[in-house]
Amino acid sequence: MNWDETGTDTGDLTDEQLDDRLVDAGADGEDTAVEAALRPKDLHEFVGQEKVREQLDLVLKAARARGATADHVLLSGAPGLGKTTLSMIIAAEMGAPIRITSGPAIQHAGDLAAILSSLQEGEVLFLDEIHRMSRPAEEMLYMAMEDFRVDVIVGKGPGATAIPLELPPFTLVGATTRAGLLPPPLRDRFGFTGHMEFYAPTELERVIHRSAGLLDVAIDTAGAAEIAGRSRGTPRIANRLLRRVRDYAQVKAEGRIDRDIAAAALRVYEVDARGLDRLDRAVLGALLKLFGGGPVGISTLAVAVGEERETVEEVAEPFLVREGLLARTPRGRVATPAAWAHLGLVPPQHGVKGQQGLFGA
Ligand SMILES: Nc1ncnc2c1ncn2[C@@H]1O[C@H](COP(=O)(O)OP(=O)(O)OP(=O)(O)O)[C@@H](O)[C@H]1O
Repeated sequence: MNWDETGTDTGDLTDEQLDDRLVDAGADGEDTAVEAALRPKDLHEFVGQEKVREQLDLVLKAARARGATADHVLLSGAPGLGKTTLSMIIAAEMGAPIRITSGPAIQHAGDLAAILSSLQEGEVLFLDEIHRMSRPAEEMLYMAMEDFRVDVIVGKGPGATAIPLELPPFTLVGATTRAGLLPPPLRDRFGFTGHMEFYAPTELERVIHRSAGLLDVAIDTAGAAEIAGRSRGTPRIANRLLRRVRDYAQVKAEGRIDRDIAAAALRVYEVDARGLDRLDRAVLGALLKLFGGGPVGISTLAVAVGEERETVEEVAEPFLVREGLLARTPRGRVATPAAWAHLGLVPPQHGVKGQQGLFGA
């Protein structure tokens, strides 16, 4: 398949291929091990997110000066932007231990009570995907956050009794990809909320240089810029692409990474100059070639690329929209002029029927 030209592969992608997506911002098994080694250890090493860093620095310094436990912190933002890393930095800066768990792991209020009651004074509790916690656990958390107390219910029905349990002061760091889904009473109990933005390419270059140093990989400025441009604004993806380019460089270029090596390696892995992978390009290609740029319904588009509607809607579409390559309109999905340019195709001369007025043409 010559996908680097204008061709589009609309063949089915298997579940394994989707799980293996190099440009997926979620963590995989390999990430977990390597990420531990690549995590910045303090706020100075943490690249970008200037506002969040500055504000958090003040919160932590003030708490330290008062000799108090830091206020609860909510971090929101897409996967792979550094929420877990920041929570570890918060613990390190406060000289406190950290306990890591996630919303889906806490299904019953009892699960949460067990964790809370075993916390040490000042400990940081990192609760990833806090929006996915069960309702009873969430309600228990309200009281724990505000009064450092929980009521443990013993027994059932009319004989049930609430036994109050004092907790040591702790700092909850909640992380969510969807701050809007948090009930206001929970959101209001955080003393500080930091919203993590996607990273600029120059910031990702710094992440890549830093990681290359830790991995002992030789990379020049242009090589780092080439990888950064394909990393979808996400440090986790930048680090993953760096590791794959390192493999290629080891086999083909005595381990040195420059622009040409980075570009050649990422061509092999089918990550294009804007960070689109095979699935993204299949969706975009079908939209342009089979449906003249749209509008077309998402289900039809999914059938055309041999994928589930959810896969197209949740895996490929958000990035295409963010990149300004695809637009959602009431009449269906529509390709933007940038999409035609990206795949090297020419839009139909007089615009596409049904698209008039959408892009001012
Ligand atoms: N600002 C940063 N500077 C340097 N490296 C970073 C930065 N942010 C994230 N990273 C690196 O990116 C990887 C992913 O970060 P992290 O696990 O903190 O993301 P996350 O937002 O918690 O993701 P998820 O929501 O999927 O758990 C880690 O290897 C981390 O070292």
